[in-house]
Amino acid sequence: MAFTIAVDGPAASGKGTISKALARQLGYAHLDTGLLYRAVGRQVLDGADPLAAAQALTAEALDDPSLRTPEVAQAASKVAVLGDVRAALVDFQRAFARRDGGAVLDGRDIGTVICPEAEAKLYVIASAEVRAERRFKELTGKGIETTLETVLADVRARDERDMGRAEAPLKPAEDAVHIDTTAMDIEAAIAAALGAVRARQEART
Ligand SMILES: Nc1ncnc2c1ncn2[C@@H]1O[C@H](COP(=O)(O)OP(=O)(O)OP(=O)(O)O)[C@@H](O)[C@H]1O
Ligand SMILES: Nc1ccn([C@@H]2O[C@H](COP(=O)(O)O)[C@@H](O)[C@H]2O)c(=O)n1
Repeated sequence: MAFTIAVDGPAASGKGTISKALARQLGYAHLDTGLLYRAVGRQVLDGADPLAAAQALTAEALDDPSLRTPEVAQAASKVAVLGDVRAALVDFQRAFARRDGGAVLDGRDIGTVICPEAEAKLYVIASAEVRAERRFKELTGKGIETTLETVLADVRARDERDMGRAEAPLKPAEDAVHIDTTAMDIEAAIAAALGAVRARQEART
């Protein structure tokens, strides 16, 4: 039986960390939908046409570790404003969401556009400053040279683009459970998410 968990939220809010943990604990499959936009953005940086790149995307392209850089994140949020690119990526996400055995998808429009019928929806937020600190620590830990100011500016630019675009803007679904991780450690954030999902599962039995 399909059970879909939609996890949305702004950059570096912790939704990927939460989604991976939910998938592991529940035995569900996980899709980081940001990787789809990053893979298209990566190809556009290399000179490709955005729509052609989206239409030709394969699951294997999502494993590329170079998708995790700040430059690719910015390129992803720029191609993500294009309605035809978004439309080309819908079927892949919906097929993943309805697979047997359960699925967790994280992104920006999962609960609102991709899976409005998802059985559980979470909206994960944290202050821009805390998100930037976490991402700064992550990037410098990987040996990527940057400054906290640069990362904060990147987070704010992506927030503005993701929330302000006409197509599928980032916003909470009306029935999403909000989780503010600003003052939560990872374990507390995962526990809050798991509690919310369990409540939805119990409500269905
Ligand atoms: N509650 C938390 N406390 C401290 N650090 C956290 C917390 N949640 C996540 N992190 C760390 O913050 C960073 C960003 O988290 P994560 O990748 O899960 O965010 P995201 O919302 O999926 O980001 P993006 O949209 O950019 O992919 C990671 O390094 C992660 O380990
Ligand atoms: N469902 C989604 C997922 C992502 N995006 C865009 O891609 C950018 C990168 O996503 P990350 O989750 O890896 O940070 C993001 O800034 C969005 O512009 C999207 O539009 N919809």
